[in-house]
Amino acid sequence: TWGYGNDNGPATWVKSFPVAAGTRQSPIDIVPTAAKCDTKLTENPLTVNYSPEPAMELCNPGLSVKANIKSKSVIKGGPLEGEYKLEQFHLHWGSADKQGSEHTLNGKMFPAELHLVHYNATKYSSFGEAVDKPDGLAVFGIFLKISDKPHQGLKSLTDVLSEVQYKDKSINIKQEYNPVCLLPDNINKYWTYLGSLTTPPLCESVTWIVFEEPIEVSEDQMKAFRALCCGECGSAPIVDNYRPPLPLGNRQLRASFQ
Ligand SMILES: NS(=O)(=O)c1cccc(NC(=O)NCCCCO)c1
Ligand SMILES: [Zn+2]
Repeated sequence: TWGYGNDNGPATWVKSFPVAAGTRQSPIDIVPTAAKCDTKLTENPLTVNYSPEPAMELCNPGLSVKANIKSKSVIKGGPLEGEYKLEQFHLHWGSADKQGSEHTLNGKMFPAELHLVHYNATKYSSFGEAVDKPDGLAVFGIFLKISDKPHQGLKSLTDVLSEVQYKDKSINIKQEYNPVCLLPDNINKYWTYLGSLTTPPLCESVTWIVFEEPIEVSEDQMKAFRALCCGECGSAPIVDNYRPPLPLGNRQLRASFQ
């Protein structure tokens, strides 16, 4: 099956998933000077209405760590038509701080990138129905950068990652958790473009919203992600689970700010 190694990594995915060679693939390199500032985005601000998740499920599907959301947490506005419901969030990270993010900023990689995955609940009845529709999904991309202070919102997760160290392990976070704590302070500054899932099946169904402001995490929190395993005890660590950027091609990258 697909992965991030030499024999099954991003360069091989096109064999089983021909859309990998498509015209709206993700991630991309974000070049702010090439983005078009679109006043329609500022006139119709992005609004986030997340709710606390009681007993949030955190799992290790083998190639990342993922939190599944049951509560009604929704977003709308900005580039979106209709209401999109939060389905899950997960991350991509590197084996070292110099790499790990999927989107890059003027060619620069961040140590990690957080994805909050929403589906178009106005038009579709489930994530599964929405996942392969051109207006099916909206994903928030949030860059992580290193600071000497841990990220308090992520701390509830990084403190228990050892309990989902191995593939197919899952736990429930006891304390109720509101994913709004993961967002940067300023969500009015973002870039948006039409793209895809960054992992197989690579469906071209994502309206990407990548925030300019990173969230700050500690080196210890990065080490906790890097201690997660791809399989059972003794298997390789989950690291470098990122797809490198694809060409923007004919797409317009829009900015919500000057
Ligand atoms: N990385 S991402 O583009 O945000 C994204 C969002 C939602 C789903 C996916 N990919 C998948 O669900 N792939 C199915 C198999 C995943 C195995 O862990 C990727
Ligand atoms: Zn992702």
